[in-house]
Amino acid sequence: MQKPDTEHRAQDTVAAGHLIEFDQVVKRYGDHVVLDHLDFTVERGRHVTLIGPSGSGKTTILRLLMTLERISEGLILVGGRPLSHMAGPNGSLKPADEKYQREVRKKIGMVFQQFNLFPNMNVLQNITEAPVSVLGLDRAEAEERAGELLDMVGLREKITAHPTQLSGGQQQRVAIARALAMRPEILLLDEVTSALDPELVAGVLDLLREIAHTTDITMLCVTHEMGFARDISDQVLMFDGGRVIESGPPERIFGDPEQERTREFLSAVL
Ligand SMILES: Nc1ncnc2c1ncn2[C@@H]1O[C@H](COP(=O)(O)OP(=O)(O)OP(=O)(O)O)[C@@H](O)[C@H]1O
Repeated sequence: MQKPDTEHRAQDTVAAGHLIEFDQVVKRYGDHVVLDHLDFTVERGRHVTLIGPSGSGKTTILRLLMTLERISEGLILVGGRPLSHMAGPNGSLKPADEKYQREVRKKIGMVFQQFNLFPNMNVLQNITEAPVSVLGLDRAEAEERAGELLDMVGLREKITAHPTQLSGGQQQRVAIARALAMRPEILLLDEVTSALDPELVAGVLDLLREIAHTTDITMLCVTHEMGFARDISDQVLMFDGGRVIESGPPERIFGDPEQERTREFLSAVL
């Protein structure tokens, strides 16, 4: 296996304006190849949606970016810096150092399907915890910012409520506010409405539309809500078999896909 030249790769990535680059990424769980020499790039400020059949590796991609998982081969660059590099005589992969991984995590906010709020903290504490403990923000400043975010997500009156006192939709809005409180460069959204009752889905999607249209955050979004994907995306990536089989602007992917596999998938979900 050839050793990638990470230094030159990183320079190329930055020069091309890519904030995120996956370069020949392989992810295996045992013998199961989930990502198979996957290549794609995301430019700063773009909104990219990942679609594809269940099990095609979409969530794995987000988890790799958060450094919650490690790749088996290849290279992932964020802001031109690799999250891992080849090391040792047999070319095995070594993750970037802990300090750098923490730096990357600070740049990235993630919203999960299951909200994952801290159950023992109220809404305000959920939103201010990381800005204070990770970014070192002054508590008063963090609380002021939390108040603004709660206004944005329409939940100022729930500031002292605990997660169990909120509906799923409200919890997800708090989770979105919590992610934004870190002022991330990149927002990862992993099927954020899948666990919601149908009547709560529209409110959360409207909030995300507003964020997409009014901020310059780079968004990477896994969703089964094709209408939403069409509204917010600059680019849609269709996954199958551990690779991107087709990508393009939403009008083309949804209106006139090139691949038969994309047509089949869309006709099953639309
Ligand atoms: N920790 C793990 N150990 C073993 N296999 C795993 C692990 N995590 C994910 N997988 C497998 O990797 C594959 C890709 O999973 P992933 O969750 O990324 O798919 P997905 O495209 O997001 O699917 P869905 O749309 O259903 O959420 C699946 O076959 C899954 O079973």
